Order: sequence, then structure tokens, then C-alpha cells
Amino acid sequence: QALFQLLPGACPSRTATKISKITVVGVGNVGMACAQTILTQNLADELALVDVDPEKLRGEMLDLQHAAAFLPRAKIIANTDYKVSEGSDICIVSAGARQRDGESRLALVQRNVAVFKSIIPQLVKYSPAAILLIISNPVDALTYVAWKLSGFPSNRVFGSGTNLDSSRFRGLLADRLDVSAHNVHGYVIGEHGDSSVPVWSTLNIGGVPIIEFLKSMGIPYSQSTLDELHKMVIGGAYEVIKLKGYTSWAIGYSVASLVKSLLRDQRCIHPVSVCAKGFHGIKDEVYLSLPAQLGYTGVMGVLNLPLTDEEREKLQQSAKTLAEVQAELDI
Ligand SMILES: NC(=O)c1ccc[n+]([C@@H]2O[C@H](COP(=O)([O-])OP(=O)(O)OC[C@H]3O[C@@H](n4cnc5c(N)ncnc54)[C@H](O)[C@@H]3O)[C@@H](O)[C@H]2O)c1
Ligand SMILES: O=C1N[C@](c2ccsc2)(c2cccc(Nc3ccc(F)cc3)n2)CC(O)=C1Sc1ccccc1Cl
Repeated sequence: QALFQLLPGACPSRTATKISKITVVGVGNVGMACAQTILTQNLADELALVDVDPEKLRGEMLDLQHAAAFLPRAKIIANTDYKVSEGSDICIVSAGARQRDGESRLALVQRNVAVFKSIIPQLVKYSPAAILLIISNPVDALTYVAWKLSGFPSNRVFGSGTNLDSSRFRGLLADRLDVSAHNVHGYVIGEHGDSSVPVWSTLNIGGVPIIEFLKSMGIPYSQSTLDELHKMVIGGAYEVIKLKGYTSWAIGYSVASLVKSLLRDQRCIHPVSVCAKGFHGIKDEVYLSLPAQLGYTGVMGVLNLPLTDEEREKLQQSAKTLAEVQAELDI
């Protein structure tokens, strides 16, 4: 006897018309944190995992498949062959070599260019209409490399950039001010990591400019207070590395928020690494983080965020540094 007695008109073989497929390349700490948040938040009907390590790949796939009873239904597949990624809407790249002790940023980029040359053309071959979301570091330079290698329009190639930096910044302020991080409206822009630029001039708490908010709370402040907060964002990354050897959960949740804006066409504004040429006087083809609107087609637009002369100068300096690094690359 059949397991189910079908009702008139039922057609079990017919599936949803819009299948959202996401590929994660690099099943390390970051890649698996992204996979986990994407599955938990029901963002993919199909999740493909790719890596060069076949055993780790199969292990991670099986381990996720074993959670099926606790997750929304999703097809989880994995292979070292990029054919498994065919027809992806979004390809997330967290694969790459990690910085060796004493290794320069340029040397790290050059090593990861070689890694990207083995990844990006394969993703393009099987998913020519996909959006590429780059996480691997140095994320701004590698997002530029991915853009050049892919031949995609720049709106379909972006990096997580200062999305994590901004999340830490907002979280720290939220804790200090005893308010939800969702009401701390502020951006860290520019180059991801140590040289990022906190935008104080438009930072506000629920619409109240930060300086007014601190005054109203009777909280003493000075520029050094604000600068100290930015140093804590950077220090936070190093503290996590010192304590657990890598970072994963925060970047995993930040990537899920970006994926949701893309696949659900939310048109939310996120600080992410975009082609910054033409914004804030930047003349070079570099990727830097600016507040960008994300929707189903990718980066839909970049917010013309007012900046002080000092903030603009810092951004332009980062653009110059990145352009110099990029000029040395063999892409
Ligand atoms: N942008 C951010 O905010 C942010 C935050 C945290 C980490 N990261 C970066 O994410 C990257 C990954 O970090 P992690 O901790 O997951 O590293 P990891 O070493 O744990 O994982 C890297 C994975 O990439 C795979 N890999 C290496 N070469 C490959 C190739 N050619 N093709 C496919 N897969 C390949 C490895 O097998 C490994 O599984 C690093 O560059 C790290 O700096 C970025
Ligand atoms: O949370 C992290 N963890 C990493 C990490 C994860 C696994 S191994 C290193 C981290 C942690 C600490 C320093 C650091 N430096 C760095 C090295 C090379 C790059 F290309 C970029 C950054 N990177 C990678 C990374 O980008 C982050 S965010 C981050 C880093 C430095 C300053 C501010 C922030 Cl918000």
C-alpha cells in the first residue's frame, strides 16, 4: 500500500518553481559557519559544498545531512568537482591560505590569487548568472581579483568587507549604551581590518546623533573615547584569534544577513566591499566597503554617505594602498 493516499490534484513530483541554490567554497571554520547559518535561517533549498580536501568535505556534508530532522528541508551536496555548484544563485568563497607569521599582506594576496585562479573560473563555468560573495582575506583585494577573473559586472561581485567590522562596532556601542545593536546606526567603511574607517559624523542611536545621545545620557565623551571604541573593534578580532585560534560565528551570521538581503530582495543597506571607483573621489578600480543596497540582482546601489574631510582622506589613502598592491598582482 502506498505510504500516502493522494488527494485529487496532488502532484508530489512538482517542486517549487524558484529553487535557491547556494555554493560555499572552502569548508573551513568560516565556510561551515556560513553553511550552518544559511541552513538554520532557511535561506537555501540546495547547498553545495566545495573544497580541495575530499575527506573533510564529505565529513562536513554528512554531519550537516544528519541534522535534517532539526532543519528546514534542504538538499546538501558536496564534491571537489565544481559541477556540484551548477546553477547557483550565490557562490560564497571562504577558501584560501591563511597569513603565515610575518607574511606581508602582498605576499598573502599573491598566494591567494593562485588559489582564486583555481576557483573563480570554475564557479563562472557552472553558474554564469551567480552573485559572487568573497570572504577570504585580504577580502578587498581578493574581491577585486574575483571580479577580474570572473568577467562579471561589478554589481554581481562583492566582498563581506567591513560588514563584520561594523557589526562588532555596533555591538560594542550597544553594550556601552545599553541599547539594541539594531538601533545603533553606524558604519565602518573602507579597507577591512586594521585600516578600516569608523564614520563618526553620521553615527546615530535611533536617529539621535551620537554626540547628542552621549550628552543626553550624561556620558562624558571626547574624540579619544570614539577612537578607543574603534581600537576595540580591531582588538576584538585579535582577542578571538588568541582565545580560539580562528573566528567563525560572527562572520557566519553576517554572511547570512547578506544572503537574506540578496535572495529575499530585501534591498537592505549593508557595509560591504564594492567597486568604489567614482565614489568619494576614488579614481582607481579598487574594492572598498561602502554602505550598499543589496537585492536579488546583487549590489543595487551605493549610498552617498556624507563624510568629513578626514574620513574621505582616510578612504582615499586606503584606495591608494590597495591600488598599489593590485598593480603588483599577476591576475
Ligand atoms: N572577511 C572577514 O571578515 C573574515 C573573517 C574571518 C575570516 N576571514 C577569512 O576567511 C578565510 C577562511 O578562514 P577559515 O578560518 O575558514 O580558514 P580555514 O583554513 O579553516 O579554511 C579554509 C578552507 O579553504 C580550503 N581551500 C584551500 N585552498 C582551496 C582551493 N584552492 N579550493 C577550494 N578550497 C580550498 C581549505 O581546504 C580549508 O578547508 C581566511 O582567509 C580568513 O582570513 C575573513
Ligand atoms: O575576525 C577576524 N579574524 C581573522 C582571522 C581568522 C582566521 S585567521 C585570522 C583575523 C583576526 C585578527 C587579525 C586578522 N588579520 C588579518 C590578516 C590578514 C588579512 F588579510 C586580514 C586580516 N585576521 C580574519 C579577519 O579578517 C577578521 S575580522 C578583523 C580582523 C582584523 C581587524 C578587524 C577585524 Cl573586524
